[in-house]
Amino acid sequence: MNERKHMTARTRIKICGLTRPEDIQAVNEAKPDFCGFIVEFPKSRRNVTVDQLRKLREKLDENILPAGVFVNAPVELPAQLLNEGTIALAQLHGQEDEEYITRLKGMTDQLLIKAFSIKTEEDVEQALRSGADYILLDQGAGGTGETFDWNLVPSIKRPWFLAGGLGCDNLESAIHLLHPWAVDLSSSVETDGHKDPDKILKAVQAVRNIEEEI
Ligand SMILES: O=C(O)c1ccccc1N[C@@H]1O[C@H](COP(=O)(O)O)[C@@H](O)[C@H]1O
Repeated sequence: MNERKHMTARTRIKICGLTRPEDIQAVNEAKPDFCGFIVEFPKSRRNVTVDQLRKLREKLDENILPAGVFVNAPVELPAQLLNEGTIALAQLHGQEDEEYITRLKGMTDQLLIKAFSIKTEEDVEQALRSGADYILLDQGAGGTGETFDWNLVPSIKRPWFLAGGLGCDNLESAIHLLHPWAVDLSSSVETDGHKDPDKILKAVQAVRNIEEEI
């Protein structure tokens, strides 16, 4: 009998924009693969200072990898937080160029994610050329709660994060259509501007229940 073997992969999930001890408790219960902190970027309502980040991180479950999200920060800031082990990954969400990435890579062995705002095919092509370990495709400047035009996304052969307006209502279609290596959520798991433990749990469980055929 000619039996077709099906291989499945598990899509990873990151919950971003944690600011309070109760947010840490919520992710420790839901157990996403990654969580994220917006570091020293006061323009975001999800901003945390370095001191706040260090305190929050102390209570984080060791199986959840913490990412620091930076917007055009001095390169020394992510380098320091990566090398002291406060964060496991640095997500660069501003206009950091290849020179910045090369400099940061020279200062640390830890993993880098470069985020790109996707408006055109050229934006995707630029993202695919990135020297970062992971690329992240997002709608805009970050944390907008809005999706971008998914028709712009080709088949991507490197590990990548999909972000921008993802939530329980569109996670399954996004994963089946685009096959991201990981999904990244912030706005949809909030209520009244704060992280909502029930929404976080539902989103993580939704992703865990989606089996991706490879
Ligand atoms: O969330 C923010 O405030 C933020 C600020 C600056 C840079 C990035 C930011 N968040 C990133 O945005 C996406 C999630 O967006 P959404 O709210 O789910 O649409 C994610 O990559 C966050 O790291």
